[in-house]
Amino acid sequence: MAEFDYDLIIVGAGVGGHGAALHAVKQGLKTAIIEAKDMGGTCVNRGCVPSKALLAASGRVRELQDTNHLQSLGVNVGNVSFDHSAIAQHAQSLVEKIRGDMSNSLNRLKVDTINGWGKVVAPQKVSVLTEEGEKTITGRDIMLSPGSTPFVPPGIQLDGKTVYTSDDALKLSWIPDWIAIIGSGYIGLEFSDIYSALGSEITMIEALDKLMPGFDRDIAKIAERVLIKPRDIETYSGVLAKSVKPGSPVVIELADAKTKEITEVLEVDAALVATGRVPATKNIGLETIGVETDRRGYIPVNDNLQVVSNGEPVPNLWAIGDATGKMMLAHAASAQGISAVENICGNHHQVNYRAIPAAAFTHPEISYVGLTEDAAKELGKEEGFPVKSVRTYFKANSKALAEGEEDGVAKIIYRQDTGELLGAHIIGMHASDLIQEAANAIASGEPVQNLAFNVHTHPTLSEVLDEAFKRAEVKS
Ligand SMILES: Cc1cc2nc3c(=O)[nH]c(=O)nc-3n(C[C@H](O)[C@H](O)[C@H](O)COP(=O)(O)OP(=O)(O)OC[C@H]3O[C@@H](n4cnc5c(N)ncnc54)[C@H](O)[C@@H]3O)c2cc1C
Ligand SMILES: NC(=O)c1ccc[n+]([C@@H]2O[C@H](COP(=O)([O-])OP(=O)(O)OC[C@H]3O[C@@H](n4cnc5c(N)ncnc54)[C@H](O)[C@@H]3O)[C@@H](O)[C@H]2O)c1
Repeated sequence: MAEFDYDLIIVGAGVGGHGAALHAVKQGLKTAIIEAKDMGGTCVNRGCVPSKALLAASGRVRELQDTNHLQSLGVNVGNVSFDHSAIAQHAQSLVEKIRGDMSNSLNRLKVDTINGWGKVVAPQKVSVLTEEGEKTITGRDIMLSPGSTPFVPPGIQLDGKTVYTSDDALKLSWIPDWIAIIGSGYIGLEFSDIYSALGSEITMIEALDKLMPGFDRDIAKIAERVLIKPRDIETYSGVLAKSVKPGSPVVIELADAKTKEITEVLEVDAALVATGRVPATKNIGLETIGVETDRRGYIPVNDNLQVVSNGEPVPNLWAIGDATGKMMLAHAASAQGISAVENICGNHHQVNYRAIPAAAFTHPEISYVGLTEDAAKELGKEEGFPVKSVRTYFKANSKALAEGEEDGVAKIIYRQDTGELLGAHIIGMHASDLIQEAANAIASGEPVQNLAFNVHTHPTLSEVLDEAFKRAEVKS
């Protein structure tokens, strides 16, 4: 009889857990995955997938209503109308399709999917609370991928109808005339794109001094010029939403982020709380095996994704995805899952986070990989190497001009002595696809002077990065 029920038990079937399960089967591991709610987790049910469906539909509305732009291409359109519930249905159908595909892929590969709440009860042992009762299973290795949930700052009350997080916003139950969006990160930006295209007036409130604080400074400035200023969006930075009360109207007390003094009271129709996410690491049994989460609740892991307790890896226990707090992105979660499985199988592997790209799917899109220019310069100072950057513009690109989409910039940041690419940042049409070339170059370590010899199809937007590689000046 086998010593364990499974080679690998995965707790949480988000994109991270799912990716790990597929890779585990490929490596010949007998695998079970436990999911308490919906196959596919946040990304598929309450994140990437439905938000991109809403962005696709609202983006079309924006494009078709931009009569000046269309006329410049010689196209006239009549009145454009939309049905917000049909747009919501498009998103929901996509969620169901992808969720079904994910379940089928696991069934096909004979991964046991167990519906219920999983909890580590002892080393190599997990209990699952299912509708039929509790059962305990054993696994040689256990991987935790419980993901994250929206963070709601104290003072903000949700009712799910007038004050809500992305979980409810994605249902698109109504289009408020005036909505406050609290937070100017990814979710705030993507929803300001959706709501402004569908006709809402927006007030965006950001606690830090600058809008879009997570992005490269240059790119954030251009994003403000392109995505915020020309639209019906009023912005506050350095301002906290100190209290938010649901109802009609929604009442928001704004405070100076430094002094915490109330500066203004807003009355709006709705508020979207987009103030970050917190790890879902409570009640998963970490305490029973002596593992403490960090101050913010993340599961501590080492570079091999082994869970760490008192500075030492806990044998046969792994953690991946949003719950580790490395990079809250779907593809980062699945890359970690694959990497952890490699380590479980004894093939040493580490994720190169600097080569993981990210994108905000606004119109136009923003994307990046690697370091911001400020971070690269800081690193250069510490380690003693020169850092340079080059900008190239969509308005000098034939394809962008043909599309009438000349608003855009690409910036690459590189070591001037070796040509190593340290970061790339793009705002412009299809930026989310264009960034992959830079991500691959960082992953493979190909320096800019070599990238400059790669031939790009003409006329394509990919020539924006090609131009940047060609203009880089490496002096060894
Ligand atoms: C609105 C929005 C848009 C986003 N858009 C993008 C995007 O475009 N691109 C991108 O890369 N990322 C995007 N993200 C981020 C992305 O969704 C997450 O990074 C990703 O889902 C993380 O995957 P995960 O597997 O770590 O966790 P999750 O997807 O959160 O999955 C964890 C799963 O574990 C389950 N679970 C938790 N505890 C237990 C337990 N004890 N027992 C059983 N099951 C349990 C949960 O029910 C959940 O299904 C977006 C997020 C949001 C909110
Ligand atoms: N396209 C994508 O890849 C995508 C899309 C959506 C979400 N996500 C992921 O989901 C995570 C959560 O997204 P998010 O936008 O909620 O978080 P975020 O961390 O990107 O942005 C949150 C913003 O809210 C601000 N803030 C916090 N408290 C505030 C307050 N009381 N008043 C005003 N501002 C306040 C913060 O300063 C920050 O700028 C992100 O880490 C991201 O990785 C990714």
